[in-house]
Amino acid sequence: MLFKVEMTVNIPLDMPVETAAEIKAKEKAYSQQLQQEGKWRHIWRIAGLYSNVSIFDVKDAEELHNLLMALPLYPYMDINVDALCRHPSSIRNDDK
Ligand SMILES: O=C(O)C[C@H]1C=CC(=O)O1
Repeated sequence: MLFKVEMTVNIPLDMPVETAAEIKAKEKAYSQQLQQEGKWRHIWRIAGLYSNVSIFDVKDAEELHNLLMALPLYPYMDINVDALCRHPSSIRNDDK
């Protein structure tokens, strides 16, 4: 199943810079691992915001839930999820 996920990061202003850098490094490694596995299919920065729009390709909503809950930045994120289905005009075979 494909899901569109929007994540907005709100790191507390009083978090030490080193702690934030450590969490961001863990987040990057986790994200890139999931991208290598094909579960995190796309990630785009939303211009001007500390937000991304991503496409996940997972078995079901429960798998997505577990992946999102394990994000190192999860405690500092607002997340919105939309389930996607194939558009009848799509020419891409992997849009499902
Ligand atoms: O920067 C972000 O948008 C938040 C998060 C998502 C992937 C990653 O490496 O960081």
